[in-house]
Amino acid sequence: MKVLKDILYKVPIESVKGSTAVDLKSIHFDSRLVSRQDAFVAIRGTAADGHLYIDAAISQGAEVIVCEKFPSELAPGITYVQVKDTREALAIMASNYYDRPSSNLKLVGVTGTNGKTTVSSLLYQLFKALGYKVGLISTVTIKVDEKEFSTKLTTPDSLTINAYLKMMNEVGVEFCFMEVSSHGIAQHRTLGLDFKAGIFTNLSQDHLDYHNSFAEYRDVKKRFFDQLSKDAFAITNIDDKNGRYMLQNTKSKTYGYGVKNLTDYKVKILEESFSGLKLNINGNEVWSRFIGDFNAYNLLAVYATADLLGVEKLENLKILSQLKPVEGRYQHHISETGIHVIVDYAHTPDALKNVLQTTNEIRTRNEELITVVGCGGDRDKTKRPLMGKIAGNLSSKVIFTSDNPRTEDPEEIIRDIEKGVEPQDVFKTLHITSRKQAIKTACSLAQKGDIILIAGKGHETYQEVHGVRSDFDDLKIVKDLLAQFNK
Ligand SMILES: CC(=O)N[C@H]1[C@@H](OP(=O)(O)OP(=O)(O)OC[C@H]2O[C@@H](n3ccc(=O)[nH]c3=O)[C@H](O)[C@@H]2O)O[C@H](CO)[C@@H](O)[C@@H]1O[C@H](C)C(=O)N[C@@H](C)C(=O)N[C@H](CCC(=O)O)C(=O)O
Ligand SMILES: Nc1ncnc2c1ncn2[C@@H]1O[C@H](COP(=O)(O)OP(=O)(O)OP(=O)(O)O)[C@@H](O)[C@H]1O
Ligand SMILES: N[C@H](CCC[C@H](N)C(=O)O)C(=O)O
Ligand SMILES: [Mg+2]
Repeated sequence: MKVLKDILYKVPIESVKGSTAVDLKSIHFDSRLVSRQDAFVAIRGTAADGHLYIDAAISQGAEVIVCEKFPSELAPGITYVQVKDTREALAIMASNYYDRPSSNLKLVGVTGTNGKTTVSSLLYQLFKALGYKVGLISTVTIKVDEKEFSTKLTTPDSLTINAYLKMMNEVGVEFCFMEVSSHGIAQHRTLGLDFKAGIFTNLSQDHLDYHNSFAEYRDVKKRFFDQLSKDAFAITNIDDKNGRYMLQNTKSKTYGYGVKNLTDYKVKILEESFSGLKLNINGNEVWSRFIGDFNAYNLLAVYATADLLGVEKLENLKILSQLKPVEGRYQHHISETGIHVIVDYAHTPDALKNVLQTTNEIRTRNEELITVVGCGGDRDKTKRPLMGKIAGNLSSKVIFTSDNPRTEDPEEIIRDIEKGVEPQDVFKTLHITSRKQAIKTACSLAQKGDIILIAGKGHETYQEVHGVRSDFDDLKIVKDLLAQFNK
């Protein structure tokens, strides 16, 4: 039980009707979850307006309503709190309700278009290897030290984040690494969290269905750094066009990392192959099992963050060389007969380009590079033709297929992708709507030494059609098919 007055500490309140001395069991922003003695926070969302569910919440037992506009009729015995922004209020209330758990551990946020899961998961691995208790909030999984929880969003809502941070406090977690998505920042899911550090990976096109323009998307990401305190540090990819811009107004201490420009943390790629990368980081050579230039940036961001968190340099490099790739991120498999398979989560034009370029650099002979790719439904449509063009340019064969069509017609999505394919590449492309059939075709086309890249779904183990998720695991399916074909 918590008293409403304490939960409202530091929430900018416009007006209150009723008493704030009431005891509360819990807080909810979904009326369907409310029960007796709870507070309901009404949120104006993208699909619905929580204000329309205030009565429903009260009939479920809500005793406190936090809203932006009072309903025309107020129910007796209920406390109404009016605030300017209920998402902001929810974040502050969530932190208060769970006793400000972010200030009891070192919380590090990772933002950027690509690389967030990779960097945060590797930092989790590194600090675990050092013997600490560690937390992780990522697209793939949430970990409270060794205990694992499933997740649907990259950055959960503020109540969920604070609930997990509280669990981390209870088991003595010292460091927590979390992904901070642009939706998360825009919807104040991370507001009020006491970040010790912020990492910027890179910025390229994504989510233009949600943000009105690239500039707006960029500025939402920047807001995360603007909100860091002067006791925190921020580290940025100095080679990215927007790297310096991100830190322009932060109060935190700032550092840079990069390959091309002189800065605090520098990496040189000495060798790369399917077995890994040989790097020189700030003058020291290190081998890693990671593939791809983009992973040199990810590893450097990990090294720099660990260094700034006080990890001894040689120990840092030693563990860096032992880190294991993250599920569905350039996951490499080689079949009995020597066909290479890469399952990767590239779902943006930039990620797809990086992955294909890297794979082309590693290709030593005249092997074919067969790409299977699609684009998600109900997401940024403008990235579709861009991904079509890139896949056509950089592969020997491409099979366009479905990737979580959600409420859209999968044929229509594939046609949008195909619009971007350049005339000289059209002959390389096939259009196979069933993802399983597309992977099967790639397997039947592939010969010894060829590379099949299956992009877009990475770790996902489902295909989402009209709100229903059916089992679908790219890696499992491709392995089974190759075995069936004796390949
Ligand atoms: C566009 C978006 O971000 N939507 C997320 C958001 O929904 P929303 O706040 O807009 O809510 P809404 O559905 O419009 O409903 C408004 C309010 O009415 C309430 N309601 C609704 C019905 C009812 O009967 N009673 C009731 O109280 C809802 O609980 C909500 O509070 O908040 C919800 C609760 O936290 C999320 O589940 C939902 O994620 C949807 C499923 C989603 O797909 N989100 C994706 C796009 C997303 O957030 N992705 C990012 C980025 C990933 C990346 O960078 O790769 C992520 O961080 O995962
Ligand atoms: N530093 C990087 N620069 C560019 N592309 C990258 C980088 N790191 C990873 N990628 C590519 O982006 C894909 C997604 O990587 P990752 O899951 O780490 O990113 P993310 O930012 O967490 O994505 P999401 O926004 O979906 O959570 C990878 O599978 C790879 O293709
Ligand atoms: N977190 C990203 C992932 C997209 C992955 C792709 N498989 C898709 O479903 O579009 C999003 O929600 O936009
Ligand atoms: Mg992620």
